[in-house]
Amino acid sequence: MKSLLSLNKYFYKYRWKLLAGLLFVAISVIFGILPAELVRESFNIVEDAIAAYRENPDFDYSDLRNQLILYGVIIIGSSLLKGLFMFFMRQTIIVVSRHIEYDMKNEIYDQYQKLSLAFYKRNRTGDLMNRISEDVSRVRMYVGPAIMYTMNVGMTLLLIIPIMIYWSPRLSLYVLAPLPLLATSIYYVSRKINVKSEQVQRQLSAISSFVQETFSGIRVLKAYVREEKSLQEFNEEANHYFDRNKELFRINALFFPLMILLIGLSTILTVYIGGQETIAGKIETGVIAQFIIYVNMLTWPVASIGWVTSLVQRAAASQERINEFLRVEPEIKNPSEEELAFKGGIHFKEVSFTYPDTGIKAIDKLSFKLEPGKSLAIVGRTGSGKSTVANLIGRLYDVDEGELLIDGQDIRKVNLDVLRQNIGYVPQEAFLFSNSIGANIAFGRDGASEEEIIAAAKNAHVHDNIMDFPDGYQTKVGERGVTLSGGQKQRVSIARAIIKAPPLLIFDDCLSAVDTETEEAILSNLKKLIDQSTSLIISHRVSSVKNADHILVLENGRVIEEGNHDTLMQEGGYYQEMYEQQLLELEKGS
Ligand SMILES: Nc1ncnc2c1ncn2[C@@H]1O[C@H](COP(=O)(O)OP(=O)(O)OP(=O)(O)O)[C@@H](O)[C@H]1O
Repeated sequence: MKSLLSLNKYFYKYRWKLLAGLLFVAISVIFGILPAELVRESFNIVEDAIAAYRENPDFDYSDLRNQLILYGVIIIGSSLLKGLFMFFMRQTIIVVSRHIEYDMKNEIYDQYQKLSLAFYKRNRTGDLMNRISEDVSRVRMYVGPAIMYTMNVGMTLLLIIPIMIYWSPRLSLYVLAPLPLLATSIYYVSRKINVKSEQVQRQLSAISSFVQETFSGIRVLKAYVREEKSLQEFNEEANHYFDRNKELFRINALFFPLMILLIGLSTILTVYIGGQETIAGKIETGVIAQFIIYVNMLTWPVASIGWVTSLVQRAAASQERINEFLRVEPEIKNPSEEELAFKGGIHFKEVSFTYPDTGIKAIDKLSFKLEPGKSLAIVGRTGSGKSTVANLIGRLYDVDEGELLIDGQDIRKVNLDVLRQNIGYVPQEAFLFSNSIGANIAFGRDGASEEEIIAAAKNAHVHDNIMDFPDGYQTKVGERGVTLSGGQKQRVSIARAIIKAPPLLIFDDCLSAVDTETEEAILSNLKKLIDQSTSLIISHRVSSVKNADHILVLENGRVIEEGNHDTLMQEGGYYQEMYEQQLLELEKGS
């Protein structure tokens, strides 16, 4: 329950609206009580009229009729007003809960954005999504319906019980006695319903994940003719879902009969005990009718105590899960807001780095220097730590040992936003957002003009491909849009980086899906940009790196060879072997 205390800041923010909600609850309850009073009065005046008729058969009914019509009009009027104030009550309290839900989602999303890459590696995407959707919805049920029903039940009990005791303490005792039983049984039934609906929900997630994976991998599925098998697996999951739902509906079916039974019990007691009291002359007949209305008014709020308790328990568990993520301190924080003239000098001094989640030592006492304006290339076998070097320069992870200096300053002291703004990074796996191609390129820099987008696309050698699409730069990519080839995606991703014209360019094996000719063309287009900036080129191909000022050959996170193309070729090591092998493949291909 303590976890819910963190919501107090929101209650404080919307305190006036909540207070207005409380006022509307009270008014609507008062308009609910008024008809009961009038019904009692009506019974009494009718009873008096019957007695008067017995004494005098010429009794004039017109007064009675007028009075009953007046009561009827007042009863209808108060019911309308009760409805109106209930509408206001929902409009304030439920709308506040939606505001709080909105604020919470923003708070969680903001926190997600601050968290580092390692956090995303540790947690599954489904879990992150659940906390911002499912868990927030459950908490909203607490800030909305639970608070509203609690106010309602509190007000109803506070206003009705004294009136009931005033009219007949004995009858009140008998009528109210079954209500705690009602609240407790509803609590147990709702708890069971919640447990079952969670199982249904979990099974639904399992089905969704299964279907999503099947659709994403549909090409592989069809190629291996696994449709039949996939259908069988789907059927199994769907059967589980069906069984879980059956169990849920069995319990759900118990809910209303249980309520009706307990209301019936209270009504029978009212009539029975009320009858005894009337015969004994202790109460008027009208009080019985009044109490029956009260019983009906009290049942739902009292039943809601049980329901609300289970809502609060669920909300507390969800809020705890949300707080768990909100409490996570980002491992990588911006240490300073200080502006700096970024030049792009990089110095690795005996740097070691182990990935925290896998324990794999990707970089081992690595040292190298990249002077501003120069180009450095890194080659090496797969898994040798090349991309990790790029990750460390972008400070997606912090180094474990040694020092990484940016323009002579420890990277952990450099303004993180400035650092990242000055890097044009093209990752190994091109990622495009579900948006137009133009917007994907412009993502690199706010306010990029159309000419700049086209110029970047031309330099990345993708302009002609884009113009071949019917909608040109407006062509949508991603789901429901066109599917770009691997090479086209890589080039759009290059255009996105170069539109920034960044002082430091990092190309992480981003030309692997284009042929050598296109690669040559892109590299010659980019020559001017590469010459102007500091650049780090990671590649498997000698053709991409041979013009770099300095080349490092990595193995197991260490440098095994270094120099420029000519010196490395003379050394006769891994680099020369790689060069010759690639030359041979090229000759074989042509
Ligand atoms: N995010 C990560 N979490 C845990 N381990 C990782 C992560 N990324 C890479 N590794 C591991 O670190 C080692 C170095 O990986 P890295 O991606 O730097 O290699 P690479 O030289 O770029 O390989 P490739 O040429 O195949 O892209 C590998 O053993 C890899 O399994």
